[in-house]
Amino acid sequence: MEPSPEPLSNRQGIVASWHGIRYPLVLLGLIVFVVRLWRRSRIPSEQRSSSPLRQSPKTESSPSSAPPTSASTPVPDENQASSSSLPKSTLPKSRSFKPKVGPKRVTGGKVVKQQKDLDLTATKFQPLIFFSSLTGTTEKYASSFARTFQLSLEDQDRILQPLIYDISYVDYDDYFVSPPQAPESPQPLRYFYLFLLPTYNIDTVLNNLLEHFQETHHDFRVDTAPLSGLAGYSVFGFGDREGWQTEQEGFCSQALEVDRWMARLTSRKRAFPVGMGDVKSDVQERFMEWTEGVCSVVLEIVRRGDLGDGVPGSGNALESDEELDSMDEAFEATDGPKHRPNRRRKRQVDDLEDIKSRPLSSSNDTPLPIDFTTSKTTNAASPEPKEMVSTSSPTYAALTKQGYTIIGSHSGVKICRWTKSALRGRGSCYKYSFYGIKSHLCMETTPSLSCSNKCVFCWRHGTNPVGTSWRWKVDPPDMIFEGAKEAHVKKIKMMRGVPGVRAERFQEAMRIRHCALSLVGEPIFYPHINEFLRLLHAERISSFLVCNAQHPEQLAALGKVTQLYVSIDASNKESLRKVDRPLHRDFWERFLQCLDIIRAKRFEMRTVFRLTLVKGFNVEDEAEGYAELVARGLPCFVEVKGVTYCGTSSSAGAGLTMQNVPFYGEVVAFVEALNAAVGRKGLEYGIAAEHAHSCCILIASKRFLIAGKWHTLIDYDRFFACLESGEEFAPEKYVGPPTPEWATFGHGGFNPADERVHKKGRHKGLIENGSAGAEDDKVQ
Ligand SMILES: Cc1cc2nc3c(=O)[nH]c(=O)nc-3n(C[C@H](O)[C@H](O)[C@H](O)COP(=O)(O)O)c2cc1C
Ligand code: SF4
Repeated sequence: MEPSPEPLSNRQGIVASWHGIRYPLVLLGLIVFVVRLWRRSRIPSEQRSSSPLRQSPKTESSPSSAPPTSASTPVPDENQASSSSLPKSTLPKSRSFKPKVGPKRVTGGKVVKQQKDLDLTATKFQPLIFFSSLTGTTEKYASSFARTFQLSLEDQDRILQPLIYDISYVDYDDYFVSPPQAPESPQPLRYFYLFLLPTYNIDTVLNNLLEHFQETHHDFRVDTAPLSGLAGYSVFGFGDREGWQTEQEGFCSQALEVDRWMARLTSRKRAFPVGMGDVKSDVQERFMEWTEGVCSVVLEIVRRGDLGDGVPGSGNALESDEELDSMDEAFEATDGPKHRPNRRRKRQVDDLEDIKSRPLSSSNDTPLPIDFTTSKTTNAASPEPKEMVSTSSPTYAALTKQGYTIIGSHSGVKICRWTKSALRGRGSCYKYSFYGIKSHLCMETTPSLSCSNKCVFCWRHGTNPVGTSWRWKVDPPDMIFEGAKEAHVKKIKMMRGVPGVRAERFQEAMRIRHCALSLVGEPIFYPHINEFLRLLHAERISSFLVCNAQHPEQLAALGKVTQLYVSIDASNKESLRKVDRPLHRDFWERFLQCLDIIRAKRFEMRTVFRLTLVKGFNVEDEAEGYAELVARGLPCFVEVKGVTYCGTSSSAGAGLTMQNVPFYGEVVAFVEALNAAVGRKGLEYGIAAEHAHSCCILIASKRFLIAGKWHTLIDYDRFFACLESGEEFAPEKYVGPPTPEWATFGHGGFNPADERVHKKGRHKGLIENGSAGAEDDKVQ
């Protein structure tokens, strides 16, 4: 239906009224517009930027809309609150914003791909220092840090002058939703974030920042790792131990939280472990260490263009032991073979006798020991000796997959789980409780991956070569030594991104202080073992050497070591055959000869019997037999340890199960029986120390019971001083202070200064057996 035409008089009335009011209306609109503009110009820009808009800034010259405090900013008066002391010019300028079309998606992850294609030698690096401070302490450190940083790296033209930002004035959207947009330049620019943060259990700006991290991470429009384009980050926390003694109680808790969130948001770009300092005691020392570490890492990043060997930290905001496992995987990935071993090829070098004698129960996947003595591939006509473990061999592939780094052709290094644990402040191995070895300073290595036994409990997974005599190419000792140190330090560096790694321990770990020559294989098999020991000692690295009591000639010729072990895996011939499965026919005679040599050496160096208890193999009714052996060898110490069950090892093929792992109570009962049996022989021994966590107990000769106190610790400096004097000296010369009370028998052996971590769920069986974490160096 057509609309009825409006009456003319009506339309004329409306037009006439419009003409009457149009000028006042336009004038009113103009007045409102001008008033709004005027009011807007009077509102401080930081208030305006609190709008919830998510938008990456677009700036011409600075990465930020909040101009930074320069490195040369004068340090404010201590009594002034930092925020009020900052000059007005540090306030951010107003941001221009464009209307958004649809939901915004910040694609921080993609930046990395673009960055990867960049010319790394041309890339410049911009360090950004973020701090917050209520009473000024952190601000002072931030300023001095910027100066130190700049001075240390001023010859590096690719590292720009650091910029300092007070977090209170920073627009989070500019820095913490995606990396700042770099200014247009032919040279690409990457940012490196450094956070200096106090912790407050009251509401501060850090609560907002942490909330922002959480929101960004959970914002479905934003990539889960939007800051992955950063070159790296690191955090230092300031706290007060007087009020908040441990991290659980809140010491530096906000710095730790920022560190964890940054790990997530950057997809594991932690370049250096979080540092923490107590403002009332060690803050200067801790801060200096951290600064040094950060400077060296930044240099490395500039040199390489990326974080390099550092295994990126876990993005998990919650601490968990899975992180360690993922570290293990990372090690394997780095050191592991480029390709998987060819199965057909593996069969060619497997020992035929082993295949025949393999128990039916063993799975087809269980790797077999490789016996070079009977290998059909040995070429008798070849004048050149073969390599023990060539890079193309299945043995190489198997060992590297397990995390070993192979040095040359017959040596190996692996970082043990206790070293990782100690780096995270979670306790060292039993050797700390008994002998004062800090696990994060300890390198575990062997110059001979080959061994002459196939012990049922060996955790080498049956993959290392075995043989009765050395028939391979020999690598020079200095090459092994340098290679081992390099590989060890590289593995330590890979820990720098792991959550919980303590900055000060990480730094300390760069200097190796101890060497456990007890990985797989038989170290005294190596023809130049004495020269290798000399190299260790020349750098004041202590030597704990474990041998399998099968090589009396080499044992007799062995030079001085800090502590010499022989593995005593059984008390009689039959039991030894069953447990060690030795290759030598005269294994028992060799074993007894070695005990006599140990007896002769007991006044030259500290000697130790290492007993590994395997229920059903070498425990029951054997205490008397072991006491006989103690009487023969008269060792300084007897270490008794419950076997560690490593499910996938060849030990499974030997019928070993969790049932063979003794409970700690059973180890205690055995040790008490052995101690009593030794006493009945009129020998002066006693139970000195324990480390229940590793299921390990120490019996000691009363030579080390001084003034009624056990003295099992070692004075390492004294050891080296004696050695360097060139004079003969006995173990009594390098006895350390008394064994700490917490380590003595009956007190558990866990260092109260370390953090105790109880694993949940996994490995429950091992914990119940008291053997959790008992993975340790070779137990032959
Ligand atoms: C009210 C208050 C609460 C604090 N809470 C903690 C805390 O929970 N954990 C901690 O380690 N330190 C805490 N501290 C100590 C501060 O982190 C420490 O003094 C720091 O150096 C302060 O840095 P600032 O001077 O830069 O603000 C607190 C201090 C105050 C005054
Ligand atoms: S378990 Fe062995 S290698 Fe590991 S820290 Fe202790 S002594 Fe060193």
